[in-house]
Amino acid sequence: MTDQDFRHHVVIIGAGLAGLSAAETLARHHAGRFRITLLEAKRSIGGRAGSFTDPASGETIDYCQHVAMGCCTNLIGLLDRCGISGAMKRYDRLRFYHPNFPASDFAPSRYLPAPLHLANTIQHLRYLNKAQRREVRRAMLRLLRTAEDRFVPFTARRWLESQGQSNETIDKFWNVFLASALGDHCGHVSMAAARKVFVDGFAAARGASDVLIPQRPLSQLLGHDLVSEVAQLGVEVRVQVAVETLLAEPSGWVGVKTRGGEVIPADSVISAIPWHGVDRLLEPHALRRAVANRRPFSEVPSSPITGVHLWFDREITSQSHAVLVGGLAQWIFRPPFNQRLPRHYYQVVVSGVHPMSNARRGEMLEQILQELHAVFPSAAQSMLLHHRIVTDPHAVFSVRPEVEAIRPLPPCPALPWLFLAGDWTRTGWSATMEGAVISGIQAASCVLQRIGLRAVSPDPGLPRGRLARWMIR
Ligand SMILES: Cc1cc2nc3c(=O)[nH]c(=O)nc-3n(C[C@H](O)[C@H](O)[C@H](O)COP(=O)(O)OP(=O)(O)OC[C@H]3O[C@@H](n4cnc5c(N)ncnc54)[C@H](O)[C@@H]3O)c2cc1C
Repeated sequence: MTDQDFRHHVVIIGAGLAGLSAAETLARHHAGRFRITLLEAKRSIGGRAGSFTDPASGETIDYCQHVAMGCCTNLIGLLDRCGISGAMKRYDRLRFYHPNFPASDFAPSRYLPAPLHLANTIQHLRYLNKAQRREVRRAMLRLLRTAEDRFVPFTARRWLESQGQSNETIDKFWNVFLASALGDHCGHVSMAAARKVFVDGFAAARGASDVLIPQRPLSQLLGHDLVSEVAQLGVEVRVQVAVETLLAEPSGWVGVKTRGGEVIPADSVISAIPWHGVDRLLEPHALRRAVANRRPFSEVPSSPITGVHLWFDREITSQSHAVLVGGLAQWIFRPPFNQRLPRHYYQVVVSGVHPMSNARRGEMLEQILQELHAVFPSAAQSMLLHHRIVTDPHAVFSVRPEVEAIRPLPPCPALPWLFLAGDWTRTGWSATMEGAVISGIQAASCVLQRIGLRAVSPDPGLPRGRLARWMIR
């Protein structure tokens, strides 16, 4: 017998941020007690937060720009512990462009206590008129003063309409923040999720709304640096090993079977794959019966996000990132690591819109170019050298009001050896890197408790000052 035989073997399926976070939590806290195997179906690590090699340019491009916020304390903590948080650059202001108005800067005060630090920000959004700014302030105050459970049945649009917000104010203000933070539109997303964006992401603490942008491709940051650190902690990482099914015998033996036919025994299994794949893993009848009373996870609706990758012959803006208002394009980014002069690379992000057909993609490109011409004068003189449109139809789950009831929270009482992780499980967050990291910590914590070790908890977030605690219900 080897030492290994005495360790609790945890098989983690899926090496996105959730799987990496679960592996890191177990290995860092109790390396000696666990043998940890992380299985990834693809050749690369990082899941949806990944990159591809553009065949025309040979450059490593992120499928879609990923942005974190100052309130993402669990993601920042994970990157910190792994010595790579320096690869995220922090910005404390955001620039908004609307085709018909001068640019506006959203810059919360660094001195006033939260939530007063936001007091002047709305006033500086020049594309809103006075009446619209008043509307926004009124609803924002109501939002802060209303407890989260009061929002549960409402979509964001319905609640905002009930607060007297006009369609224009919803589209020009609320939807601008919500579509990019939640990956879907006001008419779909729940008001509870919307409240979290504005409370935790802006109002609750200074620095919460800081924007953190990776300075290296995600395939290096997560797919190399983060996973190397996790491997250093003793985790066995195997790529191109797709798990086909979970196995459980009446004797109590459990394991997983890969698509290649390999059977890997386990003491505990953490599934860290997305919602649309989990039902397939539970295929064996006994497992399905064990969780028969639940609604299929595949019922959780997805929302698409499109990255429009553009290479111009000249600089169209020197901004590293900006928010675009009043059109189809929602954000523009200029990643520093993709600038191979004389070509200038930009990425435009569009959430919640599916360009189904090639014709629709052509229209999307045309419209986005027109919008860029309208806000960046030098874009009109530029020539588009190359482009690529990448849509992930399952980019995020859509945080509709009915979805919260389907999102599972580990442990799963029916199967004491199986723990579900992934951004889509019940983390209190929408589909974000932060949610994925929290889910990994939650699942790892359940494994710790299963063998009698002390649970670990996700970081509770930025501390709220006295005024924020008093003003925010
Ligand atoms: C276009 C786009 C833009 C986004 N923008 C942002 C953003 O700006 N900020 C932000 O915070 N979040 C953003 N997100 C969301 C963020 O990427 C996800 O919330 C997060 O990466 C999810 O991590 P995860 O580990 O839960 O799932 P995933 O990243 O999906 O990881 C699951 C892993 O499991 C693997 N897998 C699946 N099935 C199997 C199997 N049978 N066997 C073995 N392995 C399997 C997959 O290959 C994958 O690697 C964006 C997502 C997309 C797609």
